[in-house]
Amino acid sequence: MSERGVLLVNLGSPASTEVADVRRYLNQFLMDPCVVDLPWPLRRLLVSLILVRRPAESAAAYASIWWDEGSPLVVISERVRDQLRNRLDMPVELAMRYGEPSIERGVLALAQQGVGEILLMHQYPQFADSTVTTAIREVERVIEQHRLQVRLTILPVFHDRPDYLDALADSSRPHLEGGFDHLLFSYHGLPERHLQKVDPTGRHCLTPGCCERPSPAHATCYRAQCLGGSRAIAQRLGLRDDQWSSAFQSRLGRAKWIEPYTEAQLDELAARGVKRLLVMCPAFTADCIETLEEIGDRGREQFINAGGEELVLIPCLNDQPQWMDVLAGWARSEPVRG
Ligand SMILES: C=CC1=C(C)c2cc3[nH]c(cc4nc(cc5[nH]c(cc1n2)c(C)c5CCC(=O)O)C(CCC(=O)O)=C4C)c(C)c3C=C
Ligand SMILES: [Fe+2]
Ligand SMILES: [Fe+2]
Repeated sequence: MSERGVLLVNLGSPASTEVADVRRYLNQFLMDPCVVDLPWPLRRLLVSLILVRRPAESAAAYASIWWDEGSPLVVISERVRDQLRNRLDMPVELAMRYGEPSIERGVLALAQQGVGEILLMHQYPQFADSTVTTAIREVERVIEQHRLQVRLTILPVFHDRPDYLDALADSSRPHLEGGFDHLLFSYHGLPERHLQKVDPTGRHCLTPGCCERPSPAHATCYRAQCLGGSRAIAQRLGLRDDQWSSAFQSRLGRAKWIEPYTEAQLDELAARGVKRLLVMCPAFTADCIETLEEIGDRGREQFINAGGEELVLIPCLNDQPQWMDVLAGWARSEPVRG
């Protein structure tokens, strides 16, 4: 029996595009204190307000990108799990932080296969409490609740691992060869408050130029990790500084989120005369509603209405063989911790 088992974790999707299922999913997601980080009564109030209109709007958006087999994020993640099973001589289970298959189900399935160590292979390149910390907490909760005798090793965030950056650069090269005016790196956004909360230096990590300078704060600075990733990929692609930029999408609510916002950047690039725009979303390893609908549909329409001619969405790494080899290599060689 294998000592190590892999728990592949991503965010998760609603069970279907029915409004009731989307409401259940959004409630589970947004009531997570790592996501909406307010005291319970305020969080309950705010999320209840969001749940008045958002489920119907999101259900329509999900319906526009849903596949026959289900949610793209979940279907792609199942393909990744199957590819890893083919490559690895150890158990591999898939789990979603919200919705199904749950983390509880995945951890128990690994325990039943007799593994002594679980490698939590979350699929988040950059650190955020709302993604990485909450997944770790849920795995720890399940291990404790069921008194499982397993060690937990956590894959560190991989925004700067050369093999991840190479896979992204290699997968985008064919799109660049078709000709382009600009490459936009669009990352999922985050409330600025979330950056300040996890800054170990206790200072505001948003002073001008901060994220371009080395700092101990950047071990947990989502913004620095995103901006550093863009630069590393642009260097691999041999781009000049005026040929690429970074922005942050998917803002929710009224709080200030990390800027610049992708929506504003799309208008600005069109106004600057960019006609053929490539967009890459390196915070997502699998295509999902945020890439396919927000960028591929709404973003494209916005860019063209603003005067652009073409927006090409570069697919995420998904289950591309080069990326599958990288993940399998990490599963074999990641040192045991914990
Ligand atoms: C890539 C990392 C992600 C971070 C950081 C993140 C933070 C974050 N997200 C919300 C709110 C929503 N996100 C939604 C979808 C969604 N988010 C991520 C990833 C990150 N989120 C993914 C992969 C997805 C796609 C899920 C899918 O089924 O395809 C949604 C749901 C969709 C919608 O209604 O728009 C919400 C809501 C917050 C508030 C937040 C940080 C505080
Ligand atoms: Fe999100
Ligand atoms: Fe910073």
